[in-house]
Amino acid sequence: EWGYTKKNGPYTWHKHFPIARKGLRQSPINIVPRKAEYDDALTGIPLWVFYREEDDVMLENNGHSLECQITQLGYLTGGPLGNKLFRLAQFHLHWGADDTRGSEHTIDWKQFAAELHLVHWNTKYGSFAEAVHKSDGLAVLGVMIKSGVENPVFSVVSDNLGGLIQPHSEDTIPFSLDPTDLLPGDIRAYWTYEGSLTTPPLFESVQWIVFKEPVEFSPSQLDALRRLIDSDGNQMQDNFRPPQPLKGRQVRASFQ
Ligand SMILES: O=S(=O)(O)/C=C/c1cc(Br)ccc1O
Ligand SMILES: [Zn+2]
Repeated sequence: EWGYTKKNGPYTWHKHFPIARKGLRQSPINIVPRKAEYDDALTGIPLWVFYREEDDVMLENNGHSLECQITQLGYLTGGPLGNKLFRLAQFHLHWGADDTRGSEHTIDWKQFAAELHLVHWNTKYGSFAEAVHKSDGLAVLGVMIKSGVENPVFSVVSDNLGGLIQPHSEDTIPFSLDPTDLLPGDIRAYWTYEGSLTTPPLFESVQWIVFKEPVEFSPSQLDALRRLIDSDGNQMQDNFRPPQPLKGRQVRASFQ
């Protein structure tokens, strides 16, 4: 089973998933703001997020991340997606053993303490499973997380991880959460590029949209994530893939 240790981590994934090294659009990447190309077409069609509040939050420790399965109908469109309609399937996170690392995307090589991924699939394919390996199948919103004040919305999750410590455990917590409230205040400023899933099977099916504005989690909220156990029986931390070669791709910016 793949993971993030020396034995089964990102530098070994190519053995079972050759696309890890052979792929032309692998993620994450290092984003260089001054080399990103401002594209006024992106500002022409604002990014539209239409999420609904999840009444009960369905959480899963899937062995390599903490995932929240979305049951409500939530949609994303606009920006680099044009008039294509994408449906929110789940969100999950990647984080470090300490605040100096944890994000997957880096900005001028700066790593944040964690990164939130909101995973959407193109509704023209009818289901996530059909969309996951199509070149225009997925859109993932990436939110950088830095250590700071408590995030009151995420505390619904971080305060209720008692039943999720063991790998492959699930728990529905009797609280509501609107995924919109996990996004940064300004979602007009982002970088976007064509990439892949950052975990095996590493399908090259993702339009990445990485917001410029980070959000904050408190040290204790980050520590709550680090207490989860992964499928190798270790503390779940440093569950991030390092940046991958750009291979000629152009990163576009929605702002100047
Ligand atoms: O946002 S990523 O970490 O690239 C998504 C990975 C991912 C892979 C599979 Br397979 C299913 C759901 C997922 O969210
Ligand atoms: Zn992810």
